[in-house]
Amino acid sequence: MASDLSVCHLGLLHILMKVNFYLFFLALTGFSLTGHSVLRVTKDTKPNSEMMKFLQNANTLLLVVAVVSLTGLIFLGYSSTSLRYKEKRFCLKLSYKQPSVVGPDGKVVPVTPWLSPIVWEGTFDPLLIDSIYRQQNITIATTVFALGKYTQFLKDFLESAEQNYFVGFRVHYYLFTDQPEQVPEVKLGEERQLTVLKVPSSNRWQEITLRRMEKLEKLIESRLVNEADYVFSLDVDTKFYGRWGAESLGRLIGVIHPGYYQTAREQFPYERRPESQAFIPYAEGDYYYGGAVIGGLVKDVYEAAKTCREQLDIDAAKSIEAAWQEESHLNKYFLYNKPSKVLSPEYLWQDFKPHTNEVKIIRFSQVIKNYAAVRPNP
Ligand SMILES: CC(=O)N[C@H]1[C@@H](OP(=O)(O)OP(=O)(O)OC[C@H]2O[C@@H](n3ccc(=O)[nH]c3=O)[C@H](O)[C@@H]2O)O[C@H](CO)[C@H](O)[C@@H]1O
Ligand SMILES: [Mn+2]
Repeated sequence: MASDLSVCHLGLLHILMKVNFYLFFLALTGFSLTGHSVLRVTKDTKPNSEMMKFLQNANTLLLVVAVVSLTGLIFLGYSSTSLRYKEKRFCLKLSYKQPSVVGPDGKVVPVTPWLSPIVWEGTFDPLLIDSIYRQQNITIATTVFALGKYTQFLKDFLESAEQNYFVGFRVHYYLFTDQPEQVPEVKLGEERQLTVLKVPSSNRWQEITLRRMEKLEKLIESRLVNEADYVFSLDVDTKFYGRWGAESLGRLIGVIHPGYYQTAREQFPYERRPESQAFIPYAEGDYYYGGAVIGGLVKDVYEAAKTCREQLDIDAAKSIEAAWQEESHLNKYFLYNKPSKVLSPEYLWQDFKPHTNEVKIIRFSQVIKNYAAVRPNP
């Protein structure tokens, strides 16, 4: 937004400078011509003739115009230099080439242009990385929402998590549901815990998914600050198929959406209406992040959830809902607050999507669902 403003100011300044320059040039020419005429008329006629007076007045006026436009030129020149400097500092940082996820040689890219790792199979040693974090005696809080018919996904989600997700670590699931009686009995591993939190449902799925930000924000405030080191918030209509361990830990974590990792950014389904707080212009954006995964240190996830909730509230007050609800706001947040680690689409796949060469292992995937049957509204 800052860049649009200053670019606009800079354009106006340039027009003003041009107008000033021509004015100065014309006034100076006029001044010298009238000055010359005054000298000639003085020789030929009486000093107080009408003609003489007119020429003298015009000469003085043109001098004043020339001086004013010269002062204007100096002022505008100074302003445009300082604006250009500001633009360099605050705006140009956002105009850069879209980073690629898979290189032209078909090889995966293991690092972002701001030097955050992109986690792919083969870029880390699972035993080593788990042993580093295990020494730190950390607790990983994991929030999951199962409202309405989505409780049917809980069994597979929890059972597959117990097999693959942070095995050997202290994991505390916080399960938000409107029907605690529907939560299945799942045998949890040692040092693993599940807390059920009852919340009201909604008759709009959009409201259910976007309200997760507020619930996450409040849960961090009331409990997680004291109960956990890291937190992940995950979609429930999912299953773990492979290891998901300490390689995914970091300050602020996002996942690249499996549907868009080879898409040009102008085709990302970001929110494109400037009235929304989630608005991202066509020339901006790094990756399209999936709303199904957000994680990191408790404090950093708190900032992200709080900011998204605030932006969602501003939009709601204007009766505007971003294209993909909280996912759109999360993408906006990540554009200006870059994740410190980015999970590759191995960490968010879709069961219906055929396997591709670059994704060697699928760790976590959205199961196939009948939208009409599971959601409360179309
Ligand atoms: C793969 C991926 O990135 N998915 C995102 C995508 O569509 P999805 O189609 O994956 O959204 P979704 O229907 O799975 O809803 C997201 C989550 O909200 C919860 N839920 C939703 C509806 C309901 O009736 N009950 C319920 O509990 C549940 O935890 C679910 O996993 O866009 C959504 C926002 O539009 C979310 O950002 C999802 O995370
Ligand atoms: Mn989902």
